Amino acid sequence: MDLRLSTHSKDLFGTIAVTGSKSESNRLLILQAQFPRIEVKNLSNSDDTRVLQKALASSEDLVDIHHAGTAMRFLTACFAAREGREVVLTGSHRMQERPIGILVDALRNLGADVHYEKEEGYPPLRIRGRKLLKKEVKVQANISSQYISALMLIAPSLPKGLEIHLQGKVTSVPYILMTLELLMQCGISGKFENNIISVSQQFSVPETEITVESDWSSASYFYSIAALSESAELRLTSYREESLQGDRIVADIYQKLGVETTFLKGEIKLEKIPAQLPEKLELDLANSPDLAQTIAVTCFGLGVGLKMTGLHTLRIKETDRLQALKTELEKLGGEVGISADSLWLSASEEIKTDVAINTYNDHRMALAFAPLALITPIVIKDAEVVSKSFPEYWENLQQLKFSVEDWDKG
Ligand SMILES: O=C(O)C1=C[C@@H](OP(=O)(O)O)[C@@H](O)[C@H](O)C1
Ligand SMILES: C=C(OP(=O)(O)O)C(=O)O
Repeated sequence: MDLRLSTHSKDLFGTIAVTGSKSESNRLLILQAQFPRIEVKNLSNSDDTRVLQKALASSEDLVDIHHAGTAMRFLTACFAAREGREVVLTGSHRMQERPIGILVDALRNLGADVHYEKEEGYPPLRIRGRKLLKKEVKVQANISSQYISALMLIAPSLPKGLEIHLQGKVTSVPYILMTLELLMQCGISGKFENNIISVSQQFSVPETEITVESDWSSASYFYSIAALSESAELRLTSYREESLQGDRIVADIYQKLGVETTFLKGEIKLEKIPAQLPEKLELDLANSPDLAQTIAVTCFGLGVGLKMTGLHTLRIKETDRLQALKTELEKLGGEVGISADSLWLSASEEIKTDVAINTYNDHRMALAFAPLALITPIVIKDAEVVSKSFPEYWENLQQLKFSVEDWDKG
């Protein structure tokens, strides 16, 4: 499904109920599978959460988690520690190109039986669950924090708990802290000090009800919309000032791009404010890589130059996001440079109209480029990809009076 988006008014008002954080939800589902006394409210309705929920309930020999990176990594650890179960864990074509060797090596060092069904270092995996008796493991921490969260999440069920020694520069740190904090909220003790994470073994947890906060990565698209509008007052529900999600930093970043955030009871208010925009924004996004596409598109739309660093993880996500951003922004008339871990963008002068944006099976390409419809009509190819994290996005845009039409001319 290709969609053509346009807008008649640049004055935007409305209240949007954004679904629960998929990162928090997927962690809590893994913990709940070990400790059924955990109750979860405001669970994400994203594909990535649904697919994980289904996989945890399945007794099939083959489990397919499609595009869901966290599900792939978290389940690899879960199945490796589930004694007596043999399963082949696979995913989409792209998932079979996303590396998992660091996690598999760590699990094997703990005693796990995991084999590559196709290419060494990549899914699909054949996992024969076993008791993992060792207590200490070293993990390279500069490629994906999901490997580390996966180990932390099974740690309370291991006979001796787990001590994870992180090697190298740690990336996407807030996601590790989120895992630790959720473990602690469930009554499991753990700490992260001097690059060593320790999680204690735990037989049971007290009855615990946790309400997932709404997704800040999804909120970022409304920040972009507010920044590109002429006037906006948007309310997004179920957010907190003290968030577990590193992408909450979007509120501080967009302050510089003319969007003010007010934390109200259980919701946030985003307002477009008169602001002197910077000529160029410089950001290190190693702690919030999922914001990179949103910010690149907003800056492009506003004519603000941009240099983003810390983007080394982007090449192994749903697509090579650096290359995808460069290709699509250039189609719109942007001047973009990329390296292994950075992207820079010159201040744009003109934006081409009715350009069809390819989304490369990456929800964040569709989600991030859509707000440009406030500047000029734009076509989003394969728009259904948004369901990976944010199924209601197109309805939400219609609520904000975007025109969203099927476009089968291309
Ligand atoms: O643990 C998580 O929930 C996530 C961690 C991040 O991945 P990396 O640690 O691979 O950067 C992030 O990009 C992803 O969307 C979700
Ligand atoms: C990178 C992402 O997800 P995952 O790695 O879980 O597929 C994302 O949602 O942007």
